[in-house]
Amino acid sequence: MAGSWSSDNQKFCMREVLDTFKLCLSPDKEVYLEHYVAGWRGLVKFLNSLGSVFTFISKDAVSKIQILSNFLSGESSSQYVTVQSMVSYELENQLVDVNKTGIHPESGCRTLLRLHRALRWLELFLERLRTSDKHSKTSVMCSEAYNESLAQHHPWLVRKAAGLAFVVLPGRTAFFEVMNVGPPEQVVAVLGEALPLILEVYQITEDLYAKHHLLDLP
Ligand SMILES: CCCCCCCC/C=C\CCCCCCCC(=O)N[C@@H](COP(=O)(O)O)[C@H](O)/C=C/CCCCCCCCCCCCC
Repeated sequence: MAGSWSSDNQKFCMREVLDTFKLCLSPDKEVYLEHYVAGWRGLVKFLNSLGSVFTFISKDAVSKIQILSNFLSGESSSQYVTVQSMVSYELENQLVDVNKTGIHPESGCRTLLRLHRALRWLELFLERLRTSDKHSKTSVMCSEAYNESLAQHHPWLVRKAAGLAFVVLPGRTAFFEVMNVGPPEQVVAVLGEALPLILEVYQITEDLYAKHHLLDLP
């Protein structure tokens, strides 16, 4: 994800990461896997900059990003240009564990599903950040967003560890500074622009997965 750290001052810039999600949609509303993965790569860099408490989360995200990157550069890369082409290719070639027998534990479809669920968390969290005021706590916003989304797919131990990590999130002011977007009004404006696109990418993927009965892949 070149560009999420500005070359001038080596500071992370969230605007560039969010812009990557804008590149995800093709004119006919397919989701480009390359940009989707690049967006997550940028977010993981941001997560890493928050400290080692978040390492267990970023490691999991990185392993999923790596699986998808391998497909993007592998011998069947032409089948992995969009999420739509990936789903068709993997289903047509029985590469997805639709019968929950434990085969194909690292298909593109199941790997992307994990990031797709996390995208819902991101959307809920960013919407809370956008509408927050200076007294709002990032830890509360993050944990509310998590409980409404990802938590429903995680076992007790992961939920507990995530809850402990949220407590050490920086306060809203420091959080906005790390985002490096500018003053709070500008953060709100950038989020207001990015969120509808993230929502659209999420909804297109959700509809595609629902249509093919892929939302519960083990
Ligand atoms: C403008 C501000 C932006 C905020 C930037 C946020 C940066 C977040 C970057 C990455 C988010 C991490 C994405 C996590 C993907 C989790 C996928 C998942 O559900 N994995 C579980 C299931 O995988 P399988 O076992 O089925 O392969 C796995 O068990 C998870 C393990 C790790 C725990 C995941 C907790 C996720 C918490 C949500 C992220 C909180 C980040 C807070 C930072 C603000």
